[in-house]
Amino acid sequence: MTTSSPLIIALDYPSLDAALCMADQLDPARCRLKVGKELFTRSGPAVLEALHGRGFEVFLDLKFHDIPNTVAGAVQAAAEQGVWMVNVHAGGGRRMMQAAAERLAAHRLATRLIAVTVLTSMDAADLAETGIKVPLDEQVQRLARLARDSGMSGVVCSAREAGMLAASCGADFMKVTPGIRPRFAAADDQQRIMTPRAALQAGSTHLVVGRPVTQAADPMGALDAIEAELSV
Ligand SMILES: O=C(O)c1cc(=O)[nH]c(=O)n1[C@@H]1O[C@H](COP(=O)(O)O)[C@@H](O)[C@H]1O
Repeated sequence: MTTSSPLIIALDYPSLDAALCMADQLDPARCRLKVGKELFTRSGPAVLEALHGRGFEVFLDLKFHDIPNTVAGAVQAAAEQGVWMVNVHAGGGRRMMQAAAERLAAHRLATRLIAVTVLTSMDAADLAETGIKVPLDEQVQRLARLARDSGMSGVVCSAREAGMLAASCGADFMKVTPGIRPRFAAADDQQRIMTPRAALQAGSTHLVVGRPVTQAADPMGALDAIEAELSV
């Protein structure tokens, strides 16, 4: 089932059972689901099958970052399992992203392919420590343009950069934004955060929400509150 909701719920759980327990409370008409490194490393492709069987579209978030041939093969493997979207790190460069996009096209695989710019857990000081001394916004802009020119359908960025990227890369270029924090939630390890409503208004096309829902005392209540905020 496809949904018009911008919400992607991150199933960051340590077991297939825990992830499916949450998925069974959710509705594929109301959100998509994200499977990340922890869950996929524990469960393998079984989780994708289980979520697809329940009617969900799945974003497989494994953030591939390797030589072009390896990443192209990994992206193909993900797409052949029917996932809605998969991601790579834009820092892997043009040839890596192009190889991945070309591999999907050669096999007529419709899975969306996006690239992570600068992780939402990082601030300018973190970036500087890795040797990137330009302003954080500039680095996000540079990587987003490179991703677009390398055939990506969009990027992962923080909602704080979504407006800037809508201007430079177009409204249709996907801006998938984690670091979403409703007012009732803690920031946790995220640095560049925004509320759901502000993120959508800023130009995010999809909002990735994990702990504010999955770790809430009442996850469905938290999701209802986020949806209510978005529909105001
Ligand atoms: O690619 C991602 O999904 C991602 C990129 C990024 O820059 N920041 C980021 O938080 N994420 C993922 O988005 C989710 C955010 O979860 P919460 O911080 O719990 O809402 C996690 O699963 C992260 O792995």
